[in-house]
Amino acid sequence: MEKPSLKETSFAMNMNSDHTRKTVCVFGTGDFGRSLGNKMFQCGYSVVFGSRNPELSGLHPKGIEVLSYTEAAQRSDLIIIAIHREHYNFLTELAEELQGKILVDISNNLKINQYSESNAEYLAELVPGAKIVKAFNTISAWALQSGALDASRQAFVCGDDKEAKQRVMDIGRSIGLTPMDQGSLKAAKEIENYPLQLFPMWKFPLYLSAALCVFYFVYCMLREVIYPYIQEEKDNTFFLAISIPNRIFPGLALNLLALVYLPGIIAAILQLYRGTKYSRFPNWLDHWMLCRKQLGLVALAFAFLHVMYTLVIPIRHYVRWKWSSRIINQIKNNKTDPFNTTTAWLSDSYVALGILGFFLFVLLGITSLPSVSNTVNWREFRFVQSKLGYLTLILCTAHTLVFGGKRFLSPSILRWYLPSIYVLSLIMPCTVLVLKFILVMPCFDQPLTRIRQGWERNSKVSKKAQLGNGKNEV
Ligand SMILES: NC(=O)C1=CN([C@@H]2O[C@H](COP(=O)(O)OP(=O)(O)OC[C@H]3O[C@@H](n4cnc5c(N)ncnc54)[C@H](OP(=O)(O)O)[C@@H]3O)[C@@H](O)[C@H]2O)C=CC1
Ligand SMILES: [Cu+2]
Repeated sequence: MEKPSLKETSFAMNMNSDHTRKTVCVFGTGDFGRSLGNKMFQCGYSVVFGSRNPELSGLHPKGIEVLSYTEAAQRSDLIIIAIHREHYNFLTELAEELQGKILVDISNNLKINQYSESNAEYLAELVPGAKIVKAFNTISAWALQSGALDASRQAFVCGDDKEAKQRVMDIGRSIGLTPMDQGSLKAAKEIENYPLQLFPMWKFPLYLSAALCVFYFVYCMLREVIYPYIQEEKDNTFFLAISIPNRIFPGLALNLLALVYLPGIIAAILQLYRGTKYSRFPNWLDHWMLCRKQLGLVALAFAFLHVMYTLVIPIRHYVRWKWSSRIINQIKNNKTDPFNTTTAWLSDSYVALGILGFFLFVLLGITSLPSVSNTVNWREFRFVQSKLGYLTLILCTAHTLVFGGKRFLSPSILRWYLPSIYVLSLIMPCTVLVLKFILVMPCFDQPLTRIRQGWERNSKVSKKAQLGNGKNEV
């Protein structure tokens, strides 16, 4: 989050001392109007409320006046409209009092794109002579009252009149917010939609993992429960509790982790193909790139579940029964299974790869937290997220490969032509790793690095520059 610089703060303080004497008017004595009015009052502004029933709203501290809308409007040249859009129409009657004044629209809607024009633009239409500024709609009345502003200090502001916008931003600063100028009133729509979005960056990762989850579940049901039931009349339904989740979760974790690195590879291929970094990526790729962190965190959650499900394996009845029946069989047949070093190696290394992979995975998750990533510089962050990320992907893929071992290749594991779920989960990570391996080869890496530094294959300017460089080098 951006902190105002020392210069900005002292500038703001100078401006504030000018405005302390100034009166701010708030229309509407509802939750938000009251919270905002009280906050501004505490911060040294003198505040006048406009209300339909001035006598009824006696809940204000001494020093705050509640007047009729018309009277209140005459007291100040800056009016905050803390009223729902649906009730704006009475403002047309006040058009004369509101001429040339700054009207701050703080309203929100219930749905994204509920009206064709933004509330602020609607207000501008109703009161054509006023200077409209959109602000503070992303702040909640509760946060203003309780002071719990930490997560939501940013207040987006937009408007066509520069000076009016500056005044509103100064008020924002003095009540402890961080105003962010978003440009002209055309940005109001976006600002109004902002608080209505529910975890926008989490939507895609969550939908994707839900879809993959369903697919994996149906697949495992077919192979592990329905097939044995039809072919051997075996009741494997208890697999639903632990065995099947412990196949779905590692598969999801591995694939989602691979999907964190896939968009970067697609972007690199696109840049190589186009020979420039200056043409825009398609929207879906942009969006995918933006939610990589969330994708990675969902993957980490599944990896965590996989670890927990794996730890309980020794106490499962089914597993204990399998072990003891194997021993009893050996006794009955008077034959001991010889110790197999290869098997021991495979089993130990698959566990070790899993542990290391999970450890790096957790490290990746921790470094993506804002409080940690703020303490490292950009290069360090890139190093951790990219190099360490690929190492994690390699370890986790190897973990799955070693687990499958030779079994993956034997045709006997096919059931109704369906391979084991592990084989399926390996397709995506292996593809990503192979593509990455190809891209780091010098014949691709060098042009890519140049493109990322601004070189363009089809641009005359950069060709000339290149020729010039070549001569210099000679
Ligand atoms: N509550 C919050 O956390 C946030 C609210 N907002 C926005 O602030 C605005 C006000 O919200 P909030 O304070 O919660 O709403 P309330 O319903 O609590 O308050 C609305 C106020 O509008 C005034 N009003 C004027 N004309 C009418 C009318 N015809 N019918 C009803 N009320 C009228 C009333 O004040 P009076 O009786 O004095 O005339 C009323 O108290 C909304 O646009 C909302 O989107 C934005 C961000 C956060
Ligand atoms: Cu595992």
